[in-house]
Amino acid sequence: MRIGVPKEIKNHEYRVGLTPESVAELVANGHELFVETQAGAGIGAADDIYETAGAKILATASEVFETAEMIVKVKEPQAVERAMLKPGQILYTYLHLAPDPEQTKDLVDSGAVCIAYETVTDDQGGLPLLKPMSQVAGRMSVQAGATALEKAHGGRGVLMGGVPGVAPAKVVVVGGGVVGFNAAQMAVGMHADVTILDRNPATLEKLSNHFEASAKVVYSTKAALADLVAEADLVVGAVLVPGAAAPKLVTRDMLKTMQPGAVLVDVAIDQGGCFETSKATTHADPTYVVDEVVHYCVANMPGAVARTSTYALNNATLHHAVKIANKGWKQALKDDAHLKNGLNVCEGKITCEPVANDLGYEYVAADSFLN
Ligand SMILES: NC(=O)C1=CN([C@@H]2O[C@H](COP(=O)(O)OP(=O)(O)OC[C@H]3O[C@@H](n4cnc5c(N)ncnc54)[C@H](O)[C@@H]3O)[C@@H](O)[C@H]2O)C=CC1
Ligand SMILES: CC(=O)C(=O)O
Ligand SMILES: [Mg+2]
Repeated sequence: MRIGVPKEIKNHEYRVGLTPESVAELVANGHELFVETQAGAGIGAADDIYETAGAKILATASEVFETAEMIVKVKEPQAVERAMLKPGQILYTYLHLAPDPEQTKDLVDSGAVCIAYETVTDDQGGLPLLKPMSQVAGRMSVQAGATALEKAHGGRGVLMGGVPGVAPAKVVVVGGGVVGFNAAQMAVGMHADVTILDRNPATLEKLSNHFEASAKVVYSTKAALADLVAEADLVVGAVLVPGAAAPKLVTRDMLKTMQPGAVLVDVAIDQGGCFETSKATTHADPTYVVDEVVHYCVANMPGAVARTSTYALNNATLHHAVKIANKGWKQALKDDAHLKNGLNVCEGKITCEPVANDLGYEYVAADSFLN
């Protein structure tokens, strides 16, 4: 199969879809690799390293899209990239369609076969292709929050761990999955006063057993959240309903009860955000203020630590890329129900039920394309 890797073009996005090592693995499986010039610059992988791995370097993204049968990316295709997709072409990347009607319409119109990393599942009920970036973003959320709490960044001037004789910051983590767990780990490590909310009893038990007395674990109700948010210095938004737009758990009314200079970090912004006042921001201009509360809502947080993130992402995505390339997408999806769950858009139809429901499209099961 001819496989293409364009350079990422989202704001301050330095990750790349395939590392040189992943390129070499696909080449060893008999495939042809086409990489846009400078695609790996953000992880320190120059064109000659990709050439040594067996790739051909192309000068422009349009040549990559024109040549490849499968495009491997990191972030959702931007409008200029969507315009280059072709009917039947495979797109393998994060999509986050539910909060993004424009992207969804363009992908439907393209006729491409779009497999979203974030809805591929595993036997444990997890999302293994989202997990590595959630680990990164969860850990980063506390760094970002700690920085935003500094006065010079608009915050209320609170140090995460306090000092002997002065109380630490109160950190509230909403959602105790991968992002929430990693955020809590970092906040506990900084000696903050940490509370995690979730509504899945098994998750609450796991968190409670893991953190013991170092973090409080609370069942998530509107009332519990309202009480905790009013007292918080930092709130991390980390909920997910897979495939669907995030529920708006922290309302504008709750925001008004918060302390001036408190900080919200909405990691769930890629699914639309779980705070009513969230809107996506960029690494170039990551924060804004509503009702004296600082909001950090960067939708591609792991892009800032591109080396760590690209290798962690490839560890999870490569084996499916190899299967798709070796077998073709239909056979690969037939053979693997978890990969099949990644199919979001196929030849003009929406094949992810939460996306269809949230955006008012007809839902067509992936199976109907696999005969
Ligand atoms: N902004 C960024 O750069 C990045 C964003 N993300 C996003 O972070 C979000 C979280 O991802 P993961 O932690 O991997 O998901 P996850 O599925 O591991 O965890 C989500 C948790 O939210 C909980 N939850 C759902 N509804 C809830 C409610 N009403 N109250 C409390 N908890 C609730 C679930 O029980 C689950 O434990 C996703 O939207 C993901 O796409 C992930 C990586 C990077
Ligand atoms: C998951 C996601 O949105 C990211 O890694 O940028
Ligand atoms: Mg206020």
